[in-house]
Amino acid sequence: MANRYFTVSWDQLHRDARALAWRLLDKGPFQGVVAITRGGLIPAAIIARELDCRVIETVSVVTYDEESMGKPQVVKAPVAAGDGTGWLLIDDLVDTGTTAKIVRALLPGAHFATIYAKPAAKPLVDSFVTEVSQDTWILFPWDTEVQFVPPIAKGGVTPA
Ligand SMILES: O=P(O)(O)OC[C@H]1O[C@H](OP(=O)(O)OP(=O)(O)O)[C@H](O)[C@@H]1O
Ligand code: HPA
Ligand SMILES: [Mg+2]
Repeated sequence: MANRYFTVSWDQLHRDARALAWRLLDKGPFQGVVAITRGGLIPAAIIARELDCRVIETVSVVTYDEESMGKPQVVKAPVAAGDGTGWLLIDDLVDTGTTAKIVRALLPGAHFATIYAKPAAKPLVDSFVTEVSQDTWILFPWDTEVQFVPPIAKGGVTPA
């Protein structure tokens, strides 16, 4: 369970995605990028632009929380990437590693990179930029909006 938040702005996301692209420069060239939808789409677009890569494939896995007892479902398999050799696989983050394990099994040859990584799944990633503790929930700009907060003296609370 998350007990803190790490808020990522569009600017920060762009900077961190570019930092990842720098790290990936000497791991390529890649014949294409596979984005893990949906969270990997925007990071993949930024990184593909920086690496001058125009071929983008997608893979989609829907995972369910423990309460629903459902099995993760691959709702869109990658078509063009073979076993992943020569391809760059991108997601926004790894957390428990459930998504990463499934996608790695589909594309064992790919170089797997994420912007953020939590400790439980760090060993599953080949490249990442920032480690975030397991109990921190990352708030991405596409999931949030800016809103008014009352002054501290009037009860405003700034999340840690
Ligand atoms: O390591 P895990 O515990 O599997 O969590 C990481 C995954 O969870 C989020 O995707 P989510 O399944 O919420 O779907 P989305 O990308 O469509 O938002 C995130 O984008 C990663 O893909
Ligand atoms: O920390 C997170 N933030 C957003 N989505 C996620 N999906 C798994 N972990 C996270
Ligand atoms: Mg995702």
